[in-house]
Amino acid sequence: MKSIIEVKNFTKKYGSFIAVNDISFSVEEGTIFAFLGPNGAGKSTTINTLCTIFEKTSGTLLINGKDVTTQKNEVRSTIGVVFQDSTLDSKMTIDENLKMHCVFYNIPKKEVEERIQFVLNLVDLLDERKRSVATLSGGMKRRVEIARGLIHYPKVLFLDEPTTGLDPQTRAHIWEYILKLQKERNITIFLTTHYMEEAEICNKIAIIDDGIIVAHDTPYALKKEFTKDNAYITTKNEFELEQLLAQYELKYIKKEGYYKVEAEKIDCLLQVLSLHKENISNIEIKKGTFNDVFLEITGKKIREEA
Ligand SMILES: Nc1ncnc2c1ncn2[C@@H]1O[C@H](COP(=O)(O)OP(=O)(O)OP(=O)(O)O)[C@@H](O)[C@H]1O
Repeated sequence: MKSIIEVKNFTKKYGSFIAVNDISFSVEEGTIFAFLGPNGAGKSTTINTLCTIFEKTSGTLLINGKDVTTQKNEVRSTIGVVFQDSTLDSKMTIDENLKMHCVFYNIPKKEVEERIQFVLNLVDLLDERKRSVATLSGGMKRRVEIARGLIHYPKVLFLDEPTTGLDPQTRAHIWEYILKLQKERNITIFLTTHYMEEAEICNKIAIIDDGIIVAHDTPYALKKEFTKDNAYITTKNEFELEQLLAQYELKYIKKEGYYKVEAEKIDCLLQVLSLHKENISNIEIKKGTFNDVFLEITGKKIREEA
C-alpha cells in the first residue's frame, strides 16, 4: 500500500530543548493512524509541523509526496485539520461557517452548494444547516468541524482528540463517521486520542514518549507483545495454591484477597486449577488491555480526561 505520510529523521528543537528527537514513521493511504503519547511527549509539535503550522528543525516530512516545508500550499490543499478547540464562529449558522471556509480554500462559487451538501450529508447534518452554531450540542459542533475539515476534499484528515469531552454515545457516533470516511472515501485519518479503546480501533498506532517513537505497530501486535492475560484466583487454601504455582513455575502476585497469576502457560495453569479445584472460591481470566500496553511502554498512565 502507498505511504501517504512519510516522516524521516524529524527533529524539532525549541531553543536548545529537543521536543522531537529524530523520529521516522509512515502512514499508509486509506488507513486510520493513532498517534499517542503522554503529556508533553511531542504529539502537537509533530502534528503542527505536518500541518505546515510549525517549522521543522531537521528531517523530511512529506504528505502525498509533497514537502511540508517547501510545498506548503500543495500540502494544505491535501489535508483537513480539526483541532481540539472549536474554531467555528458561533454567531453564524452551519451554512455560513462552511461558506466562509469555501472562500478560504478558493472553491469555485458554482461548486460551493454541492460541496456543502456532500460534507453535511457525511455527518448527517444536512437538515440542520440553517441552525446557528451557538444552539448546537458539543457533538454536533464536532461534526460540523469534521464537515468543514472535509470541504476541500482532502486526502488526509488530522483529528486532534476528536471525541474529548463528549459523552459515550456521541463518541460512538463520531466514530461511525470516522470509519465511514475511511471506508467509503478512502480518506487517511491521523488522530490523537487519550481513550485507549479508540486507539484499538485504528489500523496502526505510534506511541511517542519524550520526543522518541517507542512503539509503532498494529493494536493486535502491540497487545501481543506488551500485555499478558492473567488469571485472578481466590482460594480457601493459600498454602496449597502457592505450592502448586511454584511447582508448575507459574509467576504470580499475591494481592489482598486474590492471586494474580500469569495465564501464558495455559497447560500448567489448567493443571494447577484441576489439582486445586476443591479450594477455589472464585476465578476470572482477564485479557490484557491497551492501557496495559501504554503503561508497559511508557511507564506512564495516559491521562483520563483532558
Ligand atoms: N513553544 C515552545 N517553546 C518551548 N517548549 C515547547 C514549546 N512548545 C512545546 N514545548 C515543549 O515541547 C515538548 C513537547 O510538547 P508538545 O506540545 O508537542 O507535546 P504533546 O505530546 O502534544 O503534549 P500534550 O498531550 O500535553 O498536548 C514539551 O516538553 C513542551 O513543554
